[in-house]
Amino acid sequence: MTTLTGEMLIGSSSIRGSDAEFHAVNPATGERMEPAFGGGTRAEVDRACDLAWAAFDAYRETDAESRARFLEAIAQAIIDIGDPLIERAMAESGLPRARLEGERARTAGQLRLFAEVLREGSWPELRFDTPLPDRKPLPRPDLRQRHIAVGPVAVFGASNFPLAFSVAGGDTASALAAGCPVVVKAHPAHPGTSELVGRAVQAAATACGMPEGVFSMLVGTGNQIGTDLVAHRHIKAVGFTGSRRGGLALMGVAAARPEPIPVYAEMSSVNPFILMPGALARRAEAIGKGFVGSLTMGAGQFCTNPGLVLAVGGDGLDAFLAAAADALGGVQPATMLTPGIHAAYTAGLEKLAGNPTVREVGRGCACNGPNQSQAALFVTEAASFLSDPALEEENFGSSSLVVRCPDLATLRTVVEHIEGQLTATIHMEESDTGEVRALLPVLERRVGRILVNGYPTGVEVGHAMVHGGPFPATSDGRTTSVGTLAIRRFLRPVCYQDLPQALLPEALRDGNPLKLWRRVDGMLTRD
Ligand SMILES: NC(=O)c1ccc[n+]([C@@H]2O[C@H](COP(=O)([O-])OP(=O)(O)OC[C@H]3O[C@@H](n4cnc5c(N)ncnc54)[C@H](O)[C@@H]3O)[C@@H](O)[C@H]2O)c1
Ligand SMILES: O=CCCC(=O)C(=O)O
Repeated sequence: MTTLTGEMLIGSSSIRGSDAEFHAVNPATGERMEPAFGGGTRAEVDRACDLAWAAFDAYRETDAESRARFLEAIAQAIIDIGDPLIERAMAESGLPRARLEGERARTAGQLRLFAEVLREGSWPELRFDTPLPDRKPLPRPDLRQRHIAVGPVAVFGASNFPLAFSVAGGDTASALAAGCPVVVKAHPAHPGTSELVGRAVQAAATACGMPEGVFSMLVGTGNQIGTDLVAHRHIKAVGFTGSRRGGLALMGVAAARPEPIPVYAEMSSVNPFILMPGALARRAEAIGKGFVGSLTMGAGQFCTNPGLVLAVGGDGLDAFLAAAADALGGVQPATMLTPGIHAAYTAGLEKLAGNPTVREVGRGCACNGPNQSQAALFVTEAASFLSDPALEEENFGSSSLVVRCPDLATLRTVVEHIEGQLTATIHMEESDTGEVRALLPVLERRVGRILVNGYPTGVEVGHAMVHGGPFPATSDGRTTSVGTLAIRRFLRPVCYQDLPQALLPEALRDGNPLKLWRRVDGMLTRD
């Protein structure tokens, strides 16, 4: 088992930072955990980024099989850490064992999925316009295009998924798959978990013969180290999951650089949960119970948490509310990830409860320990919601607000009114089809994923998934941070015009020596 040292991982070296020391805190007990971690300074940021840049050309030209094996080696090395990883992550996050064991499997699965993407071979999106030397009035040149890695990527680990969205999470997996070296800024809430996973990545890089600098992990509290990382000239893109404030701040840093770069930030979402009349008439109680399960999953600390419910008032909505209140009554308090997240949730709850236009529907069992959250459900009228921006704010945790609408036209108005979201869920029956068809174009403009008769928490890691959405859900609504399309964020097209064969990348040479998918004069072929 790896003994934690509190060091940063800079290329193949372990280096103790000379900035302020910090410890992980067990949110369930308030206990300070060993060891102390030495915060990184600008010097370590420079070292990690310089190594990443030095590794970049060699790493991006590694063949697909070598990179696939590297990703698979990372996955296996994480699994091989064994129970010490789960135990440390439990202590640092307050999340239960079953959740973290599932998240470890998801993390390994993401890495292995990108290995499959590399081997399948269509990810460089190769395109050819064959030359037309006799075309009049001008001949067409020989044009060939491939996508190449953008350069070293900075990844910010997320607090709420200490494995699947952290040091070796989806941002790291997709960046490494693209051919980009990665410099991770570990989340200060789970530094031990981060060191264990970081050392697994570091060991895999060495075992697979990857160039030093392909991976580094920095640690530190405060904002300076992350700011320095995003501002570094060798960093060419950023992956971030966290607060809107943090994401916007880093977007500002990136935009102010002499060479601005993209920040792919997943920041906030209340994930509207829309109850159509037909669904309420047939299964209001069942939806109410299922909704509470989704609302309270992971102490509500999912970015896909259904924080907003929209429905037309009536017996059906009343039955949903009664069933949800009843289900809430059995929900035990849950430990939140950090004292800061707990304080923000508690303040948000008090703000909602204190709003004169809001009525409480029900609450979970009362808290009985540090950093615990009590689930809660509130209701307000559509007119109040539309006139009070405070009611649109995400309260990160297990609380939700039901907006009661007088009619479906008002429900559509509310959907038009809300900001960009990660998801929208519609519960409907066949009798609701016409009204839902009218809603779809509005939802398409507002969200990254539309669900019918399901629950938004629980993102499937696959080829068709979109875990993204229009601003402010994310910084760029054209992308996803989960699923194989995530690799696109870290690739850019290059066109090669009239190059001699000997100078062309192997993937673009005549005869398709790598047998990759190609689009030749508009037609897909593998010949
Ligand atoms: N969208 C999501 O999925 C999601 C996930 C976790 C937390 N959150 C939200 O974020 C709040 C705080 O939780 P958190 O600590 O995970 O998120 P955070 O944004 O505070 O921190 C995330 C990471 O970014 C760094 N960071 C944040 N602001 C920065 C800045 N201005 N400059 C440089 N680095 C910066 C932090 O050090 C950390 O490593 C939560 O209460 C919740 O509202 C959202
Ligand atoms: O918290 C952000 C990601 C949510 C997720 O991955 C899930 O709902 O499974």
